[in-house]
Amino acid sequence: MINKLVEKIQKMDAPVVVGLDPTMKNIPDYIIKKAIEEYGETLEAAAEAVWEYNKGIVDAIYDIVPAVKPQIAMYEQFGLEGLKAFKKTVDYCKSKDMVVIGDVKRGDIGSTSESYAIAHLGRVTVGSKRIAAFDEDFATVNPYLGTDGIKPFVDVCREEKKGIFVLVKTSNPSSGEFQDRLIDGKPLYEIVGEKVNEWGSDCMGNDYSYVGAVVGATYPEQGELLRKVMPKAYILVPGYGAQGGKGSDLAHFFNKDGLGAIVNSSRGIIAAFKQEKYAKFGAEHYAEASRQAALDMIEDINSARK
Ligand SMILES: O=C(O)c1cc(=O)[nH]c(=O)n1[C@@H]1O[C@H](COP(=O)(O)O)[C@@H](O)[C@H]1O
Repeated sequence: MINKLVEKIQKMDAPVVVGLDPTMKNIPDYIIKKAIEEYGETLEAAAEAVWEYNKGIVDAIYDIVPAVKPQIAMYEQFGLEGLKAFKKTVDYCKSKDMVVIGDVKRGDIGSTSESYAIAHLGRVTVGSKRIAAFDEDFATVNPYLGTDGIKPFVDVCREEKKGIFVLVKTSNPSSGEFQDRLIDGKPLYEIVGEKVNEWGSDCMGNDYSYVGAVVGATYPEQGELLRKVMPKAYILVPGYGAQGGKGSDLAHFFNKDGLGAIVNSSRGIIAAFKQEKYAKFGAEHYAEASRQAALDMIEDINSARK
């Protein structure tokens, strides 16, 4: 999958992933109204609205954006109906040949991580069959439990040729509380970055490893250092747009080959119609606003990396 991701980024000349993070606040009213007319004020209606909204965005961007990153919390808030909308979204994006990064941020003791890895990247055994449940291409993983929380993901990745992005330096304001703490003179995020190298060293694609890292766009200096610490890890870079990250901050997240990073924007793309810049599209044309915002983002990032 890492090879497919790199190829798609190169072909589309777009190191960008759109975060499918739907909330009731961001879905246009006409979509919610229609779902409520059909299903009443229920979780089914919410899930239907989420699905309609996502489908509109995916149809508008799949030919210019290589990957999507649905964040599972946005679906879980609607319970089982929301999870069905998550799965429907994953399947639909894959049918459009998009790479799907399941933003699930899992990680636990080894035996539990194994089940998380099977759920999102692998196949579960039922009788004589092995069945893929959520079946994303990549998953985000929390490394706080150490190597035995990560290894089951790496094993499944090797078997299924899929990948993970390990949280190394997150984009949020409090990320330094633990991640910047010095241990023997080194910040914790650097130590985790070195571990990402180690975990990924024996599962390489053509040029990049199946084991990638998450480093926030809001921390460009740390991004520059981590790029050097993990030369073979693809970096998923959230924090662009709504959290303040800009293209000009991101040049050093890329390797000299112009590859090595993929930048995420969620609200900045999927709720573009709410921004003054794209207001002319109107809520009915929210998907076209998203396409325009994605095109603008691609241009902004490319001007920084080239
Ligand atoms: O793993 C992530 O994707 C992630 C890591 C991180 O450090 N910061 C971060 O914002 N994210 C996710 O990236 C998305 C950012 O959303 P926007 O701020 O709307 O672009 C959300 O789905 C977050 O959960």
